Order: sequence, then C-alpha cells, then structure tokens
Amino acid sequence: MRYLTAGESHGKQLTTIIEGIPSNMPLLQEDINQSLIRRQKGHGRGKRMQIEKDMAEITSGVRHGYTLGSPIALVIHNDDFKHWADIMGEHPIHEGAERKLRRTVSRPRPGHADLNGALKYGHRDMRNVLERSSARETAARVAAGSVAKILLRQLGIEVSGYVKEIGGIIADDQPAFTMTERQQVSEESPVRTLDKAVEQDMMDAIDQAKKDGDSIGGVAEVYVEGVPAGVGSYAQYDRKLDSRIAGSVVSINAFKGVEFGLGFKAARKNGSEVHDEIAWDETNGYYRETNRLGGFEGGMTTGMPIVVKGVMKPIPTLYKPLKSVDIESKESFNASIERSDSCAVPAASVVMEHIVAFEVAKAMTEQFPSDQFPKLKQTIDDYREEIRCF
Ligand SMILES: Cc1cc2nc3c(=O)[nH]c(=O)nc-3n(C[C@H](O)[C@H](O)[C@H](O)COP(=O)(O)O)c2cc1C
Ligand SMILES: C=C(O[C@@H]1CC(C(=O)O)=C[C@@H](OP(=O)(O)O)[C@H]1O)C(=O)O
Repeated sequence: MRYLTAGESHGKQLTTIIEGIPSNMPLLQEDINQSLIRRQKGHGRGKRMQIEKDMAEITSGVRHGYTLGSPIALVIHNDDFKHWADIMGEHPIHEGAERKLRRTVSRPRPGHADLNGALKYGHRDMRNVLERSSARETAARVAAGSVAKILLRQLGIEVSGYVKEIGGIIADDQPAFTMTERQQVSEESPVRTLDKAVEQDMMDAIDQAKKDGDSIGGVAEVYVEGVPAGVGSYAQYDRKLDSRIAGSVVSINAFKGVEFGLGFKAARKNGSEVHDEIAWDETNGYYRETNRLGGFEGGMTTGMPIVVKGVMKPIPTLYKPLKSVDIESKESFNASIERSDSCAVPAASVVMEHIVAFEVAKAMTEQFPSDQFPKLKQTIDDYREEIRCF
C-alpha cells in the first residue's frame, strides 16, 4: 500500500491516490468524510477552518460501494480557492498585471519552510513554497488514512487518536480506559480525558496564547488495538514497524518527536521496571500484564496495544513578531501575519491517528498479501488462530 498527495493550500483542490487496497472491500465516501470533519474541529484554529467544509469525492477505484483493486483517487476541493483564484492562476503574470498579482512573498517566517524552500528551489516568491508546505496537505493524508482505518476496522483493528497535552496541561493519564471509552472520547472531543475541567484549562491556555499573539504546542497520542503479535520485522531495518510509524509521525507538519509506551521515561528506569513480563493462558495464548513498551519488541508488534505519542511544536506563524530578513532588501524586519492557527494539536491528533493507521494497514497488507479483501481477512484470521495455539 502507498499513497501520494498533490495540491496547494490555496489552489483548486487536494488530490490523493492510494494504491494497494485489495478488491471487494466496502468503502463509502461518507466514512472518509467523518474523518475529515473530525480534523477540522478543535479549539485554536484560525479563520481558514470557517471557510473550508472538507468533503472527499471518490473519483476512481470504487464502484457501488466496493473497491476494485485499482488505484483509489480522492479529491477535496478548497473552498478558499475562490478568494485566491487570481493569485494562484496558472498563467504567467504579464507586465501591467494588477499589483495584487505581482506582489510576491519575500519575508520568510521563522519556523516555517519559507526560507529553506526558497533557497532549495530557487523561488524568489516564497508563496511557491508556503502553498505546498502548509498543513492543508494533512486533509489529503487524513483521507488516505481513513481508507486504511476502514480496512483495519474490518480486520478487528481499531485506531484512536486524542490530545494528551497542550501548553503544559496534561490530560488524564489513566491507562484503564477501555477502547469503547477511548473512541467515545476521541469522537466527542479530541482530548483524552473524562475530566472536562482539564479540557477547559487547555482551551483557556489556547485563548491566552492567542491574546498574547503567541502560539502553543502539545502532545498527541494514538492507540491501536487488535494487531496480532509479529507484525513488522526485525530482519531488515526498513521493515521495523515502530521505525516506520516514528518516521511517519515526524512527517506531520510541526511534529518534532515520537515516543512508544514509556518512551523517554525509560531512560530513567531500571530494566525490571521497563520490560513487560510474558504470560500465557489457553484462551488468549501469550500476553503481557503490562504494556510499558507500547506494543513493540524487535520492530514487531507484541499483540498488546500500540501506544505512540507525538510532540507538536507551537505554530510558527505568530501575531507577536519574530525577527527575520527580507530576501529582496536584506533588511531585518519583524515577521507578523494576517491569520493563523494559535494551536492545532487537536486537529493534529486526528492527523496522527490516520497516519499511524496507514502504516499499520500497509504492514498488514505486506505481511498477508492478497488482492482480494475477503481472502486477506481469512489469512489474518488463520494467523491469529495459529499464534494463539503456538
Ligand atoms: C493541523 C495543522 C495546522 C497547522 N496550522 C498552521 C498555521 O495556521 N500556521 C502556521 O504557521 N503553521 C501551521 N502548522 C505548522 C506548519 O505547517 C509547519 O510548522 C511548517 O510546515 C514547517 O514544518 P516543520 O514545523 O515540520 O518544520 C500547522 C500544522 C498542523 C499539523
Ligand atoms: C488549511 C489548513 O491549515 C492551514 C495550515 C497552515 C500552515 O502554514 O501549515 C496555515 C493556515 O492556512 P491559511 O494561511 O490559509 O490560514 C492553516 O489554516 C488545514 O488544516 O486545512
């Protein structure tokens, strides 16, 4: 399984092409749209989210609600395009064109891709960089991930993403949540806490940052339940599933780090406090009483839930100006902006959920290859039984 995305933030549309989804799998546009709606929610987003109403259109690869086994193409239209049509136009700008069209972006924002992208691609107009480096692209990635989630759900695997921390305020850390509770939590609210006061504190922190012209980051967590033991491989570095997940999490805009299970806390503990003892019973086969390692040993799943956290830095575009240099005049100036999110951790937790889902689905379809979904399901059911009796 793989996917590619295309599209500029203020261009006409985002396009996603997914390859490798087996045939005869039920897939409805409405299920993809549920995920897109969730990504748009969350306190702290700027005015852009009031303009967009993200909806995916399946343009290829599905007939009568079932996948064909051919590439699946999804399109999401940018409602904001109507305000940018001239600026985003595909025709060259001629002498005498309106000033608005000729105005280029020459002032790079610290923390965004502007300057490095301009240097790399030789763009003197940094709009050519910011249009594609924008996290608008994560809508296309959520669309791809939602197809992966639909595949996984039918194999008995559930993926749930939620906010763990915003601006230093930490959500409920109880490991006792059942999957049903986790799902309810991430569907009703992006914050993993049953304590509404904590959620309110987070929203207050976001409002305060916005008032101060600043931005805040946080931590998102993804929980995957139902993956059998032994998915991924120790045999080659690029087949380790934890490494693939880590790479894909850091590929999300503004994500700077990843932890599995205890994560960085493991550095301050003894081995006896970190490793999960192995147990066995007739009904379940091998299992662990604890899940400190977050579901991975040797690049393979242990059969325990995958628990992965990602840290998001604060949004780089700030109302409070930071010093930068104009690439035309070379003069120092204070970078400030017209609109931006002040915190996007809730939206990013939904993005992370879908990105992790894609990596897990990719590993499952690689390990149990089948062109037809019912056969894939049968092979995985057989494998579950085989390891239960091992
Ligand atoms: C859901 C989401 C929304 C974001 N919104 C903004 C935004 O409004 N303004 C901004 O400057 N950066 C925003 N970012 C972060 C930038 O896209 C990101 O910092 C930039 O692409 C540079 O990449 P890097 O931070 O990974 O180095 C957002 C990120 C995510 C995941
Ligand atoms: C459009 C989305 O996020 C955008 C990500 C983003 C950035 O610089 O990453 C900047 C903002 O865009 P704009 O400059 O149009 O206000 C966000 O709104 C989205 O999440 O769909």
